[in-house]
Amino acid sequence: MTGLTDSVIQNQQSINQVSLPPDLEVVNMTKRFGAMMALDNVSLHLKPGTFHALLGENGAGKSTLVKCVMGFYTPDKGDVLIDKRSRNISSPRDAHKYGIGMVYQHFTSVPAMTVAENLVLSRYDNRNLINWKAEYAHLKAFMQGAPFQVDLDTPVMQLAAGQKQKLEILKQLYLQSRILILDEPTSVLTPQEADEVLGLLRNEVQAGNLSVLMISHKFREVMAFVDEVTILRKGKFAGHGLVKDLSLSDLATMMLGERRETQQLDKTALVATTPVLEIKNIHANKDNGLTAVNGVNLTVHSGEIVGIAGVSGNGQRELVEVLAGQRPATQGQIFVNGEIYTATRAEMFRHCVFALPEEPLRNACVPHMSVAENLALRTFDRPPQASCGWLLVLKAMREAAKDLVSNFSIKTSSVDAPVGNLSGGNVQRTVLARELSSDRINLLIAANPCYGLDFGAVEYIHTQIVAARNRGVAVLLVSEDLNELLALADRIVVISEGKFVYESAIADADITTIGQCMAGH
Ligand SMILES: Nc1ncnc2c1ncn2[C@@H]1O[C@H](COP(=O)(O)OP(=O)(O)OP(=O)(O)O)[C@@H](O)[C@H]1O
Repeated sequence: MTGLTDSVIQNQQSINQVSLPPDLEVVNMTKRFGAMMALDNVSLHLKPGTFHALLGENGAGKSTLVKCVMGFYTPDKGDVLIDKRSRNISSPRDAHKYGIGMVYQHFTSVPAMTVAENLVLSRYDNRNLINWKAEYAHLKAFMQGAPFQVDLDTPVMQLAAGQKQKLEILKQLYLQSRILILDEPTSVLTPQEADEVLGLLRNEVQAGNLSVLMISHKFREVMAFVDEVTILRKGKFAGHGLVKDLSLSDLATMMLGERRETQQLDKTALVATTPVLEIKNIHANKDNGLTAVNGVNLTVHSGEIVGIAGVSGNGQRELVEVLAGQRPATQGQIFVNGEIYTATRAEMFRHCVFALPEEPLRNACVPHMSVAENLALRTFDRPPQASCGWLLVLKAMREAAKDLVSNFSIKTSSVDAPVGNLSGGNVQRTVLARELSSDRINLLIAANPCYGLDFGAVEYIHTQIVAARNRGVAVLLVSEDLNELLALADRIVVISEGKFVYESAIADADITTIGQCMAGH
């Protein structure tokens, strides 16, 4: 028991009558993808009844390690020990036998099915006949006793990102997993939701019901909820320790291998600006036909960042989709540079509009196409990447991609690798590189642009957004991270139930009122 925090020792003493979750050890694990060494001889120990974080930059090997534990990947070398015995885990079903369940970075629920159907479907017992009456009663009882609730009858496609994430965690609790592996579980949650979810999981850990291994990029959450950390750097073990003994700067140094000063965001003073984006009485529906955006009006000027704050599921996703040409408005008009704008590809090109939507692998990439092809989605039909208007110049496309990969530090084995093979953070970087690299941006629409990015990348993206704004770009920044909005925006509006219910210059913004408006009061 050496090395456990005092609270963990007390925790273990107080729950020693309860059967603790299994002890999990990863020993000398190595995994290659072709020439890419994703994991190199890494070990990790998740002690029973502890909350452990796995940290590292984008592409450090965190997801690969946990996918090897889950039997999703077969490691080239190394062992998984459960209660000190080597086990053969060659599928998530095997992992489940040992009480290990995982919540992945990308949602795994079936969009067209309800929450109840998804929960039943997640089970491994594969019954041919389902007694829905009995199942439903069981599910209701489960949901009442669960740390958080999601409506059983709602189809998953109608859930906001935060609710989908809660459902992913609920699935594992429903499956009675004792070791929960979470891949960035709070990326799509508001700070309040994140604290709520992590607090509830921490209670389960303290009660001896669960051990948690969490991949995270959020130091604040690590400091507040976690007992121990293991840190990876470029596929190798880079450090381990108790959170109580480590500072933020220690964590950053272990991740990067060097000390680094944080960058300042230097916003130039706002000058006289012209309207770039004008949203007039826009209405839009959810996928189920119900109202998502209910008559919003907003103007974003050149050289200005307007932030939209809101709890996920209040219409911001649909509004961004309207602006990005992915959903029709049912009423109202949008103007860009004074001209009617319906977000066609031609209009976006003419007005230099760029968009970073939520869940970029789903909404802004073609996963089986290469990094180079994905980076060229905006430019492939124009010189120098096309000649005679239709002949693709693959060499030019690859050369442009190589520059972007280098400038935006995208970690990929080559520009020819499918973008779906990249780590989550590097998919995000790929989309950002494509959308932010043009020298003729006029309007940037960004939804949760730092989702899944490591702290260095977040700093980099924030600097890029502010630099764009300082150059005169109009920026509409939708974020569920209030701190991000307070740091970057010049003006903030709050969206609640599809309406803008608060607006203020950032200097006059009242955080308590914003919180109340976000909560629908
Ligand atoms: N299926 C795969 N095929 C090829 N390469 C892969 C595959 N999965 C991961 N990689 C590569 O292995 C490396 C480690 O990726 P991994 O997803 O484990 O990183 P990570 O630390 O989880 O990053 P992030 O914080 O961005 O999610 C990356 O360079 C990635 O491109």
